[in-house]
Amino acid sequence: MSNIVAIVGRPNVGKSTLFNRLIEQKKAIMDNVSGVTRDRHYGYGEWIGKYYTVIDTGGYVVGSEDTFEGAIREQVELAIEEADVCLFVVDCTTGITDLDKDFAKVLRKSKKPVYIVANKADTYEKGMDAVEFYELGMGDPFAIAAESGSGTGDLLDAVVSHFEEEGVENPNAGIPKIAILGKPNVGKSSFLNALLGKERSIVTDIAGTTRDAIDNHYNMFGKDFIITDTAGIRRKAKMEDNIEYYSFLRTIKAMEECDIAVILIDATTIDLQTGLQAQDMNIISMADRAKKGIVLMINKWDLVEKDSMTSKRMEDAIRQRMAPLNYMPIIFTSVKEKQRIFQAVEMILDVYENKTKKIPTSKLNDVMLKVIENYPPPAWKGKYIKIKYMTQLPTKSPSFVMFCNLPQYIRESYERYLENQMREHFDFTGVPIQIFFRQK
Ligand SMILES: Nc1nc2c(ncn2[C@@H]2O[C@H](COP(=O)(O)OP(=O)(O)OP(=O)(O)O)[C@@H](O)[C@H]2O)c(=O)[nH]1
Ligand SMILES: Nc1nc2c(ncn2[C@@H]2O[C@H](COP(=O)(O)OP(=O)(O)OP(=O)(O)O)[C@@H](O)[C@H]2O)c(=O)[nH]1
Repeated sequence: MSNIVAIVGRPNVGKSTLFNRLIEQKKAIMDNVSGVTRDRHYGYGEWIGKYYTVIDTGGYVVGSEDTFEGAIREQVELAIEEADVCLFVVDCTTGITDLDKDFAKVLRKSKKPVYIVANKADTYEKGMDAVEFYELGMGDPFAIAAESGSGTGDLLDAVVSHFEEEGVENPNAGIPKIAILGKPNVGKSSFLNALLGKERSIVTDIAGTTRDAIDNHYNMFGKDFIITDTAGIRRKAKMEDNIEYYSFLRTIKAMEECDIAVILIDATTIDLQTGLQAQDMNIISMADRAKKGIVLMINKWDLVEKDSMTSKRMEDAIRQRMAPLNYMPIIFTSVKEKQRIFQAVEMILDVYENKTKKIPTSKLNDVMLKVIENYPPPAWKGKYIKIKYMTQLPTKSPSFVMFCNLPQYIRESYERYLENQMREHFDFTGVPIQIFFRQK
């Protein structure tokens, strides 16, 4: 079970406006790195302590009033397949259109929850018009105005009622879930197959209940882990026209479900001057924002002409490009020649350890208060800033809260310094960490 909301509907009803409402607008560090564009199609949001991913199908659903039903069906079916809740947006100011009816026809067959969202209900009177959409036969419409946010609270209450709380008991809790990600043709399937080879011992095959993907449950080095199959090979043949859209959905789904994202990059595409390509950077940035553990696996190493310095130079180029995100380990592999595959698995499991470890409060304070004493936060407008103590929060990925007198005056450069110090003293290789400042 993952927490994915898909927004569907005909053009111009307000899907992207709703999308922006539902996602956190906080700027991620990664957005400042050149070559990464904020994707308008997915984002993360939170409502009363539940976290979710939102997909806006907007740009993908080819948009004109004469779109024929088949095209809609394919796009919508894909979204439904990957999502857990669907928001079907319609427009109060226009009422039901033929295209809305086409969408409804497809959506009614969905076994997943679908909510009708009657947007542009800017006034109470307009909201009353929303009753018209009962006619679509999909239950009570939620009258909202995405632009002002009115009505979105009730909608979100309904949406998150389908989502699990963090830490809800499930039989696979505590077992690392690994997603193998990367651009087409980098060797994802080959890596999976290499792991499926003679060394593996499958414990169980757990078939997904609502889709055809199978989570592969392994034991290696005496440790259990699950590899989420994201290769999507099974459906590929069928999806010829839509591979980009489909692989986008799969990546989001896999990302949402995993603990560790193993991102494969084709070594032959790495430039010693410019490092990684934009598409690789986007996947990495997505994993960082989703607070996943990350391992960069530079594959097809056998094809690179190299001397003893090549890997060092390549790693430097990558790290330079990734800065300030340089916490992920990098391994050079050849899946084809079975080079360093098991080291890669060990690395993945180490990152999982780092992601799940809890540092005792006393140890944290012993180390970090000394660090802070040696280099305290610079005063701001003549005000002296004092960090008093800190503790780790019980979250799925490491986050810490530091209590201080004037949290609002802690500058980003100092935050960065603290993060680097944390990483120096405690091993968080491969793991995004967050530090929050609270008043005390
Ligand atoms: N009055 C009013 N207008 C809105 C509201 N929400 C969105 N709009 C307007 O509706 C228009 C379309 O909004 P978008 O969010 O771009 O619609 P979309 O469904 O993503 O459109 P496509 O990208 O074409 O699929 C814009 O001009 C918005 O300003 C609302 O709550 N009230
Ligand atoms: N030389 C070399 N070729 C490799 C290596 N790993 C994979 N390949 C080849 O690269 C091609 C693509 O490999 P796949 O495993 O299908 O790649 P993929 O990432 O799953 O590709 P998509 O399914 O299209 O996303 C195949 O021809 C593989 O044999 C490697 O380490 N070295």
